[in-house]
Amino acid sequence: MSTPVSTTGLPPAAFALAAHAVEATGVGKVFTTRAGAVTALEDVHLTIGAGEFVALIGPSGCGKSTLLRLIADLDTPTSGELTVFGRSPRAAREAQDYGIAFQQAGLLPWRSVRANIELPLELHGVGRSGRTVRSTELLELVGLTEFAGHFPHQLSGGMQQRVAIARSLAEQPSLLLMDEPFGALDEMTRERMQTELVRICAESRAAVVFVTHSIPEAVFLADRVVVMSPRPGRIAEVVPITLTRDAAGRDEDLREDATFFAAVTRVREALHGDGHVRAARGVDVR
Ligand SMILES: Nc1ncnc2c1ncn2[C@@H]1O[C@H](COP(=O)(O)OP(=O)(O)OP(=O)(O)O)[C@@H](O)[C@H]1O
Repeated sequence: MSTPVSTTGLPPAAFALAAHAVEATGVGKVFTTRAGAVTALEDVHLTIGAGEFVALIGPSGCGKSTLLRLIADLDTPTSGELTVFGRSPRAAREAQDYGIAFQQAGLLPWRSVRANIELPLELHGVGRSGRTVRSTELLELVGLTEFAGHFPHQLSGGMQQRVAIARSLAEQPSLLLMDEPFGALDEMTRERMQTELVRICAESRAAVVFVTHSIPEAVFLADRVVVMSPRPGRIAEVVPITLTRDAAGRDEDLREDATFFAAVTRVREALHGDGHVRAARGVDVR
């Protein structure tokens, strides 16, 4: 089998057409700690379309990772309703509707690059030849064909992150959940990875929810930037990004473009400008 299908029986891309990627209605999350209740999220309303790239930005502790974890079914909301492709996050996870990539690449050191990429396929019973076909495609997609037989410790941080992204795409998810995946990279590698991610998303047509502290990163990548307010995290503003794209996504020249700077300013104002976010600590506005 060369093309994994979701357990719904529908190819993920076809299922993605059937519903919004994410729909949050009045979502709240309260953590109970020994020091008392911590309200991480309050009354979050957000709809993310199939194939849409949404960046979440906001001060440290405003609940960005919590929202991502709720979507990923790594935790559950305490109020409101959350659906992923029209069903519960649990059902979406079981149907392998999404892939996850976090700040740490989280590769298994004893497995080769190819074997790391193939791991989700192996866990879900895809046969050897199907796995080989898919991992070959993905190695090419992330530009690591020549490193298929290498082990994680033989790769740079950026290359490890590309392996993690390839692994998250292995099952052709309709939704990618990314929590500061480039946070630990140097600035040059980070910009290269952003350009590659835009290209990869244009090709895979997955929706993406991308948590970042960097305004330029959010603007370069996203169709919409969701600006969150300090705890309890709410959506302060949603900034649409209308930068020119060609079929392959966005290119490097865009970073020098006046429309890019205007969008960066717009997001910065949303973070600082209207009193929703007074102390935007932890947000990189460079
Ligand atoms: N498991 C938990 N138990 C108790 N409190 C938690 C838990 N997870 C998160 N929190 C609290 O919820 C709030 C939101 O945390 P979260 O990690 O979602 O923020 P964030 O916006 O991703 O922050 P950062 O930008 O610093 O990564 C914080 O006050 C945090 O302390």
